[in-house]
Amino acid sequence: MNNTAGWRIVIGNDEAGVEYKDELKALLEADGRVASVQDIGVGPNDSTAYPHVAVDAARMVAEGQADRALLICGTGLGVAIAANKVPGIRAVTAHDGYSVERSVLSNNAQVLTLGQRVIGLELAKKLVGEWLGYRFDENSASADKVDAICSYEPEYTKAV
Ligand SMILES: O=C[C@H](O)[C@H](O)COP(=O)(O)O
Repeated sequence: MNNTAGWRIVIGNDEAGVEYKDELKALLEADGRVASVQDIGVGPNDSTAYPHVAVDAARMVAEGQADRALLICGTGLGVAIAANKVPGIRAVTAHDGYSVERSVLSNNAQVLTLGQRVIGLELAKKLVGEWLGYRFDENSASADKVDAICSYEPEYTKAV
């Protein structure tokens, strides 16, 4: 958590993730560990393709406007792939509790993605609740490995 007031979360979705986005947004807004929720997702009749929403959310995290992003599409896969195009972002699809835990504690992933067509709503809610409870330990043995991921980025990131 970057501030003591709670997580600043950006949430986004494509047409295939509207229902879960609405439910998970309400869950986040009711959680005392969350300071703010910014919804940049689309409504039910908006066919904006998932990469645009995912990259917008990832940019907000990379630029420090949000601590984390939660992205929902049909599978969770496309939004993760797109979000990972933004330098500095580590986005993962995780549909089980252990993976959600390790996405933070091992990988320091700032972006969690879920598939509305893959898991049930109650599991999605449970996973998001657990996700809020994890915080990466910069002094852990995993930190050097995350640094190793980051070390490859400049080689493939064109200066703008
Ligand atoms: O990963 C992509 C998502 O699942 C998206 O919601 C649906 O994409 P598609 O329409 O290309 O299957």
